[in-house]
Amino acid sequence: MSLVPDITELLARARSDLRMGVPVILTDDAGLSVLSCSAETLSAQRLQDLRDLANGHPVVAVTVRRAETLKARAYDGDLARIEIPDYADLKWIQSIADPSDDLNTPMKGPLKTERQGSASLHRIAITLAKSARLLPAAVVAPIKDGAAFAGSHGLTLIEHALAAPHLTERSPLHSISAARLPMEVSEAGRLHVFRPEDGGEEHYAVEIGRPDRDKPVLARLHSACFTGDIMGSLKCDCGPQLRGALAQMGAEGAGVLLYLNQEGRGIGLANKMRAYFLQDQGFDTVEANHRLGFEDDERDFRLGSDILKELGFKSVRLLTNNPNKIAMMERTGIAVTERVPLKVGETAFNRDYLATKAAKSGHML
Ligand SMILES: Nc1nc2c(ncn2[C@@H]2O[C@H](COP(=O)(O)OP(=O)(O)OP(=O)(O)O)[C@@H](O)[C@H]2O)c(=O)[nH]1
Ligand SMILES: [Zn+2]
Repeated sequence: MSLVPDITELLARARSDLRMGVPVILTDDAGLSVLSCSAETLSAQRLQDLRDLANGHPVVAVTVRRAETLKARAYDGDLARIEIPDYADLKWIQSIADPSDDLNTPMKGPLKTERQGSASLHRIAITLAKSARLLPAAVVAPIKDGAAFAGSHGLTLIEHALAAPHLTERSPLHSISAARLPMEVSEAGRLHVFRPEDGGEEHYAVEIGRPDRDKPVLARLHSACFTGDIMGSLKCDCGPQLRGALAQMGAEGAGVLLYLNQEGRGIGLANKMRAYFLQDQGFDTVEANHRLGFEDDERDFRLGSDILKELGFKSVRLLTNNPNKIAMMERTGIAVTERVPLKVGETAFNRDYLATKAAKSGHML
């Protein structure tokens, strides 16, 4: 019945629930059910209620990246299920999830991690937290008959088998609106807005001139950087790269700039500021992401080729220093006929950041 939400709609609802601190129920085909909350947004009252009803002990599920920093054994490969001791309060849970205070309280353990049983629902819990742009840590408690519990408590129910394919695939993007946008670099600008079906972030394409669809177009895949693009931050090179790319397109009279709302390499602005806080303690940009429990780069550049195809482009001259962007374009069917270097905006503040990207993330100098 079409009036009932489908699995993508339920996943979008689950992300909103987690951001507000509302638990969601996850179930699998083997009859397991868990109640999952974001470690970041859980309240003390809900933690208490969750402990009272849990059919077994709750755990904090964290990524293997965070587990490494915490010196917790990860028996589940990409994640660890850390047991919550009876004495632990909400602050304890938050300190497992959030590394801000790691240097003040370096030893949280010894932490015990679970090795028996399946971690597949915990994996979904972490994936959901990441896609909700929260810290990648979930408080997960086993419960009996999750479907009935979700029904009687008005909670969102996510079934593993239905959800799994949607957690790795990106949602189809649709062109919503477009209009002429005269800009400083070119009066012949046009802005297109794309919206994914799953209620996620919108992304934009700025077209300069009327690029020929049958020839390689000068293109830039730009990831949102509020601090660099808007505030003129000196910590990165995003603002100068954005303006440099647009200026080059204006000078050539044609180009397309994709503005992808994947702030902070896909971790969101709140987490990026957590990463900056760690960088002020001496960690580099990659180490900071890892301590938070993220990979160095959580972006999905397939979005870029989806939008280019939607606009009718087949090949690009890509403005970038990032080899992963080139590889992803090629893999997803957009030919990169030329890599156009984009070397602008080095400052005393971002010199180490740029050096780290070259040393650890393969950026071309
Ligand atoms: N997590 C995190 N994100 C950062 C940091 N500094 C900048 N960013 C983000 O990094 C992204 C920069 O993206 P891009 O401009 O596409 O840069 P790139 O991957 O280096 O590739 P090219 O510029 O094409 O060479 C933006 O989303 C910024 O918000 C940081 O220290 N930590
Ligand atoms: Zn930036």
